[in-house]
Amino acid sequence: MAQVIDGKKWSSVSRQETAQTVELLKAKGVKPGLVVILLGEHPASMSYVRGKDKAATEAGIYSEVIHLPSSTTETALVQLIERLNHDDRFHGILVQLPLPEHINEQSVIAAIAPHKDVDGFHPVNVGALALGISGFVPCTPLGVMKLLEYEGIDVTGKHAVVIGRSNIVGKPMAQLLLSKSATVTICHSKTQNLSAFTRQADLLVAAIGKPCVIKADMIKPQSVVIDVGINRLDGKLCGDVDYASASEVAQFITPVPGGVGPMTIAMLLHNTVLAAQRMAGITTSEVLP
Ligand SMILES: NC(=O)C1=CN([C@@H]2O[C@H](COP(=O)(O)OP(=O)(O)OC[C@H]3O[C@@H](n4cnc5c(N)ncnc54)[C@H](OP(=O)(O)O)[C@@H]3O)[C@@H](O)[C@H]2O)C=CC1
Ligand SMILES: Nc1nc(=O)c2c([nH]1)NC[C@@H]1CN(c3ccc(C(=O)N[C@@H](CCC(=O)O)C(=O)O)cc3)C=[N+]21
Ligand SMILES: [Mg+2]
Repeated sequence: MAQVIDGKKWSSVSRQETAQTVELLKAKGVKPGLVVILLGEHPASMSYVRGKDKAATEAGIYSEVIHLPSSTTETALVQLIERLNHDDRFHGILVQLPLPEHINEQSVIAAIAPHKDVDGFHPVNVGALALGISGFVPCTPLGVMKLLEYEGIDVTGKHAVVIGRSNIVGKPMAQLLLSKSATVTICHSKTQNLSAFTRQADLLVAAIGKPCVIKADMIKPQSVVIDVGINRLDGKLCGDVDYASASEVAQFITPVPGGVGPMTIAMLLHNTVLAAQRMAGITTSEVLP
């Protein structure tokens, strides 16, 4: 039986660390602030945004949600972001994705000041990650790296197979694993003979968005399986991995829910506090006890 990586537990550890940093920043007169912009009434997005708002407040972060109609124009949204770029209450700005069809996501992301882009989606931060210089790293792949670190899993020299090449999960995930000296393979919907790759994976990261496509016979025995997928199947949440059978083969596995998802939120809070620290010109050593 695989060891279950408890994302809920580790996210609470991480959020407590963040809350401590918030206290130290407040003692220096800095109150970290996050603003989340949500367009429309998509139930899942509304639920994620509520979760982010609640977690930020619990960590002592000043949090606001700006909820706008889905008919909001791209121009109005960009103008709002430009105003928030100059609003000192907010160190982090997050625009909940996906955006309505009539809005160009890349134009909106590009409007966010890179030093407030706590999602790490702005081209400046994407470039920083590619170059291996300091910036903001996207929360979901950062959360996966944090889980591996907490569990003491070293990826050096290991074959990591990432399934998915999106800008928000797959691509940055592959870059982070490469930066930790894993040998990285990226698979996607056009990959031929997917299981030939997955069966070689010492670390498998599934970020596909299709329920239960990764079966036990696609997994290398004693490997680490990270399931990023969040799918709704007859009203229930499930990942991209067939958890019941996969957990018979793997050495470590993340559940859905309770795996990567909670870490994404913890990393958003981490990035927000990091943004506040950087804006105040406070170095980590001044903040950490
Ligand atoms: N836990 C968390 O915090 C988060 C979870 N998610 C979840 O992670 C999943 C992925 O999200 P995201 O990256 O945004 O999704 P995208 O839809 O943007 O990307 C999915 C990727 O999977 C690939 N793919 C699709 N079908 C297959 C297949 N049958 N075999 C191999 N590859 C395939 C696609 O290939 P191609 O490029 O060729 O189309 C694409 O690269 C979703 O379930 C999402 O809800 C997302 C963000 C955060
Ligand atoms: N600008 C932007 N940044 C994002 O980071 C972003 C986004 N847009 N759009 C949507 C995706 C998805 N995402 C999740 C965050 C937390 C959970 C999470 O906490 N999941 C819980 C379950 C939550 C539930 O019950 O629905 C879990 O897996 O245990 C899931 C998914 C962030 N995203
Ligand atoms: Mg769009």
